[in-house]
Amino acid sequence: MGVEVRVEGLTKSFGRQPVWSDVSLTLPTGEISVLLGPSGTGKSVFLKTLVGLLRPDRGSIWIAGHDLTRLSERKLYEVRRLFGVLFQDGALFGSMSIYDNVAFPLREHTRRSESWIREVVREKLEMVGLVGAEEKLPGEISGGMRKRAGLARALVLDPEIVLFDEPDSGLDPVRTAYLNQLIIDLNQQTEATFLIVTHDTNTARTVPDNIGLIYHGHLAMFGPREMLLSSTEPVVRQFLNAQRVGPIGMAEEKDADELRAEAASGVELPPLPPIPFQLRPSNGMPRAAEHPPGAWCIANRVEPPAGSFQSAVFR
Ligand SMILES: Nc1ncnc2c1ncn2[C@@H]1O[C@H](COP(=O)(O)OP(=O)(O)OP(=O)(O)O)[C@@H](O)[C@H]1O
Repeated sequence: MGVEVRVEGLTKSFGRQPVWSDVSLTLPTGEISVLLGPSGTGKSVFLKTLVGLLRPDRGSIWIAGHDLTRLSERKLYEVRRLFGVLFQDGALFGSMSIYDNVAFPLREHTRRSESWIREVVREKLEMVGLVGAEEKLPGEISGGMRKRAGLARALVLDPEIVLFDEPDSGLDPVRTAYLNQLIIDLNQQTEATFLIVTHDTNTARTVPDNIGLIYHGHLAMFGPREMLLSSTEPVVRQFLNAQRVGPIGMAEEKDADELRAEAASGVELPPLPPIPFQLRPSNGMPRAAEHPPGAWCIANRVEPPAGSFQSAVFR
């Protein structure tokens, strides 16, 4: 059914190298959130910290009444069962068939019979459209199929929270579009809480209910998709619109001189593009966590960019 994840004042460093500090956000129950940020800003570290694979220096992660950062290893192992994680490369075992890869968490974490396991594996492979590929090895299927197999494995224990680390990396735009639709459909079916790390601004603009942006060691902003897509905050605007103009430079951030030179040269960020419709489930039924288009803008008296919510193309 999905659970809320509440992060408070989370700070992480490796030795003397700070990654991010004082990150606070709430992933609402059953909603899809996307986390963006320039390369190396610690998005994967954030996912690993959420799932308890890395310990933060400070702060709390509240899930179902537990602060994950304070749990013993044994209790943490139990709470980790709430999570399904799709790692960047699918993280499949190369010498195991797709069937055995997907069955692996069930064999590890449950004492169920092989016939019960067969039912569940088949159901999850059906969900991701991989029936028929059971006997193949990961090396014998395409990158997109490997992602879907990784997704089936992430879902096999019926997680309440699903974390996706760059699900679209290495996929062509058409496969990315299919994967995005699959994510929306799976969210509708499972009602789990989803967090997706991605670099794909199209994914960020069309898939989530909420967007967050990590920049320069902090969470620059986190909130409803429409809030971020209508934001005039330079860093948010630059990132979501994939521009060179703005505070983000080639190597992390521009210094004051570069920003002054940019301002003096008269180059400006283009106007905000229209906010597209959010992707809808392919069966035409709404998701439980869905918000009507424009609802946040109306409730907050924010004028969305011209042309927003107008075209039904690509829905
Ligand atoms: N186990 C670790 N030990 C030491 N440093 C680490 C470790 N894991 C990550 N880092 C460092 O933390 C920083 C953030 O890494 P991370 O992979 O989370 O970035 P990212 O935002 O996910 O990047 P990308 O978008 O390129 O995937 C990097 O400087 C990385 O070298």
